[in-house]
Amino acid sequence: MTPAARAQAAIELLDLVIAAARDDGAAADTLVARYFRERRYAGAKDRRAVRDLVYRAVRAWGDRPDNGRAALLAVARQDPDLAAWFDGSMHGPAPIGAAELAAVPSRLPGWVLPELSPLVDAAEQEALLNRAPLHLRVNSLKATAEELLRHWPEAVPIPGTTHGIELPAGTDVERDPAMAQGWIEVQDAGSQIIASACGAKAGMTVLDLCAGAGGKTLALAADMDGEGRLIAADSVRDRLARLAPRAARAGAANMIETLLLDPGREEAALASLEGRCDVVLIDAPCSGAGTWRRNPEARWRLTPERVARINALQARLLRVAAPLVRPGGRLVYAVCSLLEREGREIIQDFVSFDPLWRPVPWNGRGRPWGDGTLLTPHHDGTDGFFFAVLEKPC
Ligand SMILES: C[S@@+](CC[C@H](N)C(=O)[O-])C[C@H]1O[C@@H](n2cnc3c(N)ncnc32)[C@H](O)[C@@H]1O
Repeated sequence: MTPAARAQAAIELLDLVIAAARDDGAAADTLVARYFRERRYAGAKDRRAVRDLVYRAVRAWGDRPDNGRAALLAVARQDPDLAAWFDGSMHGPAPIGAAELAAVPSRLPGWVLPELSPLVDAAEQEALLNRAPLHLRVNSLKATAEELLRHWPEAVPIPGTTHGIELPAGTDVERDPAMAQGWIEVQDAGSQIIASACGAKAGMTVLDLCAGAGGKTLALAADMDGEGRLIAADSVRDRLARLAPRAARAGAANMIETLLLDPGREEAALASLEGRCDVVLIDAPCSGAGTWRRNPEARWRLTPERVARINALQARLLRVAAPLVRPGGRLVYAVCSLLEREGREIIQDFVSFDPLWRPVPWNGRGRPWGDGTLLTPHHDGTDGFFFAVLEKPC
């Protein structure tokens, strides 16, 4: 493909990505794969170059652009080589019109900006869209960080984590024997820090209320040395199903029970745990705004209405979880979001409704924020998270 044809392909793909984001259709990665399946003439270099253009455009636009051409032109504004490929050649895009370069998009959606924590300054906003590093958690049930640092001499320990190591981006860990042996999990340092903040220990009863495919469940299992009762609950069967093979690989299958919840009827399924849990973790469903560096296209799918719906669910899950904690036990609330209403404000409301809950100070990575802690990409090198650790009165 000529460079101009690559630019045209990127425009066509961006049109598809924009339509899918608007209509809740397939993810950008799926669309890219499908596009090239139907265009076998494109070689590996072409595919890489087009994909790169598509994602540069996605990262440039906080709000969903009108069309693929406008999306790519925002990249061309700062890249004279790309601008030159708008040459009107047979397979290339039409030349750029005088007025077309006027739009300078914001990298974050306009409506999100006033919702962000004030700690999210310009440097944080920039970092929220930069490429994410590759973080691993060493599974202490099977291996030590020292062993993995020997296995990958290019790896470095992640400050502020107990078992985190960072590898150069692009390292193929999925096919490395360390993965098959269950020595490691791919997990952002922020998630590792939140699991540590739960303070789970051997012999405890711990509920991971929104366990998904078990990223944090497995970290909790390791902190519990594989001993105790660990319940992984979620309302989506497919997500919970993905936990079983991971738990087996990690050597934690014996201690993990899974519990499928019926949304709106969680209390009944959890009644037997009332007042019994040493720790309840609510890794709540959220906007995901803290993970946009991994999934920038999600900005184009999020709406204020969607955040309002999720926000109501977050408040309800706090009410479901609170009675399950034993006196003196911990309730840990976390979101991968830097929106005030999903983090600081929701915990402020919860604690003001029931002021006996005592916020437990966190001395690790992150910045104190309200009754919790904010982890951010620029300050902490993590995805964006808010978490709060609350102790139930005895
Ligand atoms: C942020 S994700 C959890 C990620 C997971 N803890 C991890 O570390 O990989 C939030 C999860 O909440 C689940 N969820 C949504 N509504 C729920 C409900 N009513 N009860 C329990 N889980 C729910 C979603 O299915 C999703 O898996």
